Amino acid sequence: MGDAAAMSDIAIELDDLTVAYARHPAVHHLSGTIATGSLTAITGPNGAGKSSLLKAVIGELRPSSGTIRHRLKPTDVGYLPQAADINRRFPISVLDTVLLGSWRQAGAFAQIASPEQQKARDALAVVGLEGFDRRGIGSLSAGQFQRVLFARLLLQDASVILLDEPFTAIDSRTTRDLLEIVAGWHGEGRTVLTVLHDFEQVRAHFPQTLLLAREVIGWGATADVMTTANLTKARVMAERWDESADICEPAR
Ligand SMILES: Nc1ncnc2c1ncn2[C@@H]1O[C@H](COP(=O)(O)OP(=O)(O)OP(=O)(O)O)[C@@H](O)[C@H]1O
Repeated sequence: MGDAAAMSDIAIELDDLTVAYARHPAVHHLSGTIATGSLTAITGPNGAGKSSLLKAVIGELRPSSGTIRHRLKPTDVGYLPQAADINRRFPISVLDTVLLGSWRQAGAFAQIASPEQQKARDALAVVGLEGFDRRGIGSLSAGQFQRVLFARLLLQDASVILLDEPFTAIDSRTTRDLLEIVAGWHGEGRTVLTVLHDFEQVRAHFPQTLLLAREVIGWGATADVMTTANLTKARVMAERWDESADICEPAR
């Protein structure tokens, strides 16, 4: 098999990736591959480097060392940041927020044709927000706003979707509805990577898991990775973290 064929089975390849802030490592010496069409949970303690890893994959953070290989154009990647990173005071309607999904494809100042507006309304209906088009995003509940962001991802139609803690502070009904959309993306052959804290959600809905504690603790089939021994190891490593440690301090 040639390199090109091999790469099409692999959506993203990490080779000895280290991501650091002012030389303090958030992700340390991570190597592995994300298969095309896989559905992967990224889990681990607070400060484990999960968000930093997603930010490195979308190019918002530059690796300190190592490489991230993929053949994706920016429009091939849909990204849902953590809720805390999103400013909802921006005075923009629900419909225009969803249409941002196609602005990424059309170019920021292109006119959005009415078929796109119809698609945006259809996406709002899929996430259960029919008739919310004209509401300002600042007036929505946290769960409704998360549904809007999922509608935007539906419109973006990306082949790789990265979600950072999409169900934090979201009630069980909304979580169930959004998990169904995630399962739909997986069924369509898209590659989905989701940062999650809830181990039960990881076990129930995600076939693959990357358990991270700055270094990789386990990466593979969820049942093999989410063992008591691995979870204990991740917790113990988190308790020992020295926030001022420099990169390339030997792992204990
Ligand atoms: N902008 C930043 N500047 C400096 N340090 C940062 C920055 N962002 C993250 N860090 C540090 O990098 C480490 C990893 O953070 P990151 O947010 O990637 O972890 P996480 O696994 O997503 O955590 P959580 O579960 O709490 O969201 C932490 O020690 C954090 O303090």
